Amino acid sequence: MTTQTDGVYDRQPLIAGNWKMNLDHAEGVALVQKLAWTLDDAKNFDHARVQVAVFPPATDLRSVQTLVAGDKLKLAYGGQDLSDQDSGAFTGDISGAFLKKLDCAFVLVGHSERRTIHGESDELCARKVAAAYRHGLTPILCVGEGLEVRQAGTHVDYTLEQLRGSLAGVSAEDAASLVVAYEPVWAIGTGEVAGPEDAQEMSAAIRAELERLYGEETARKVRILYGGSVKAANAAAILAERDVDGVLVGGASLKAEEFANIARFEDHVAS
Ligand SMILES: O=C[C@H](O)COP(=O)(O)O
Repeated sequence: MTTQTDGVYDRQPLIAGNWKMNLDHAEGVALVQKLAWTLDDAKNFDHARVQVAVFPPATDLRSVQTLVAGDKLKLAYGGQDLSDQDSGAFTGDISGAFLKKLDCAFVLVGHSERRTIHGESDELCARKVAAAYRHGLTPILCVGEGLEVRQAGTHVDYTLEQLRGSLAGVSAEDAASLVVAYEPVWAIGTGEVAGPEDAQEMSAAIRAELERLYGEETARKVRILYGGSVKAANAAAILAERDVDGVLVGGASLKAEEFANIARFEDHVAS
């Protein structure tokens, strides 16, 4: 992670919690309340320094919006997926326009569970990224290799190809606000965590590819997250890597204390 004091690098760390298909709207409101209290109680936690966002199921978003707006919480939130279409006969899909209306700041695109379970291709992800920008949402584009690819040693090529395919048609202007999440599929929900050096290797490769596509200035602005079995115990070491600007947390984001401790990773570095 780079720091604001570097002068050149000023990417704000992003701690993102993807709840996946867990927690109904009542449970979701309780978790957001507890998360906000826990971070408020941590006297030295600065929301302006570290951005914290949650990604509840779509059915929770209205309740989360009401709570965040009503209590003026400094937490961001977003959708776990969006349609590549804006409206019409697309049963079950969710328009980016609807997410924007709920004041979502972000939307996940191409999470590995969407890619594997729902067969989402890079082409579809590129259309979803475009839809996110069309509706003023910041896409968090997820990329990452499975175990066989990792074992074959082709993980960098594989992941960069996903990146290029999922960004087809995206302008440099839009790309500057992009967030990329590197999630090695073999480390998701398995307890297997990529080492900080693995996270750095891929994050640096992603940034270099973004520089090739969009130029250095744009590439420097893109936040790159690591996801895969992140917990409070391993977050600080991963976030200490130069090109890792945040984490995308699954299971550990369902516990307010644990997720708050991940958000407070800088305290763990200091202690
Ligand atoms: O979106 C989150 C990732 O899939 C990581 O999930 P996990 O932290 O449960 O391994």
